[in-house]
Amino acid sequence: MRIAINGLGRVGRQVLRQALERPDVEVAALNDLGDPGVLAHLARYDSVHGPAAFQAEGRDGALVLDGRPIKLTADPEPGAFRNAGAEVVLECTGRHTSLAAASRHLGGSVRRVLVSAPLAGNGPGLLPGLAPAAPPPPVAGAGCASAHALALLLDVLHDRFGVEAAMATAVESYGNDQRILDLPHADPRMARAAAMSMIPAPTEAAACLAQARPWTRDRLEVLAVRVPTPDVSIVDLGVRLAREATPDAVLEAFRAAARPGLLEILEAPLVSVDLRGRRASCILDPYLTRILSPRFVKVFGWYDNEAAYAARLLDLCGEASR
Ligand SMILES: NC(=O)c1ccc[n+]([C@@H]2O[C@H](COP(=O)([O-])OP(=O)(O)OC[C@H]3O[C@@H](n4cnc5c(N)ncnc54)[C@H](O)[C@@H]3O)[C@@H](O)[C@H]2O)c1
Repeated sequence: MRIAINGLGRVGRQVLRQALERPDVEVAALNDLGDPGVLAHLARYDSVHGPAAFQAEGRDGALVLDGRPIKLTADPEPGAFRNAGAEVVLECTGRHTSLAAASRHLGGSVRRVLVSAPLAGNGPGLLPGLAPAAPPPPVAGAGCASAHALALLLDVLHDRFGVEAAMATAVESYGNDQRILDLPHADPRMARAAAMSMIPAPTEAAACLAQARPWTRDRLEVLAVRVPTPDVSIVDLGVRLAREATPDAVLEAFRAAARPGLLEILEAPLVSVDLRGRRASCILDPYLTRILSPRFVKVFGWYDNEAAYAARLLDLCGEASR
């Protein structure tokens, strides 16, 4: 699978690092408005994930990784990859999230576009977990990282016990859509210093779930709070079940459904920093599972919102390229 990455930010660089490790993926081209030398430096050195295994240089219209040049352009508009031999574009700028804008990547060799966010206006969306029922659409959103974790938690609970109603809070690490110090932003809470406060934030997780798991429509509400950690998040999910459960039965259901690298069970009472770099989209925390009454359960799932999300993008674009 030949991919191109538009936007070499937190997500785009994780996709790049992981793509270089995967024999099934070839990175054909990159595009970002940043200075090539700075992009190379950030690809090599990462404050959260540490230094990369490769050397990186930006020169002659390329990002040169361990001596191998990958074409690098700085086009603000989608469409730069049509002649680059890429089949799938991973749209990771956070800027071109409408169906119309993302579709402008299509053409030439580009047959599919996967956006690293929910498509604006409830456009087609993919979430990990269930095999896609039909060939994926040419342009799709991959939802948000909290929706990935919630999808995996809800799938297990719904299959085993039935979910009547659910409310979740995603406790999310801060991101580059916030401010380092107070600075104007369309959302007054997102305008506040990201590393100083717990900040209630918008989330489209429930809308993503409603589309990818239609049974959750009108049964799920999700709120989000951004917290002063730079990576790794957790969802807190409270569910009213259709059938009675015990803590052991809940854990057993998750153990039976676990899939390494996608849905895992936390192996020790860890904290968020321990989970940096883990690529499972949901790591159930068995130490936090609670049952108030036989049909009222609470579960928590951890996820590295950068590393796991990037891993799923690569998985989903593999599915998208079939
Ligand atoms: N950071 C996360 O944990 C995370 C997880 C899941 C989804 N997402 C989503 O992924 C998207 C990107 O998030 P991020 O955290 O990587 O953002 P970021 O700000 O770190 O990176 C965005 C990158 O895109 C580049 N860019 C901006 N406009 C561009 C343009 N017109 N053309 C080409 N490049 C352009 C920027 O220079 C920057 O390098 C957002 O929609 C975000 O919601 C982020």
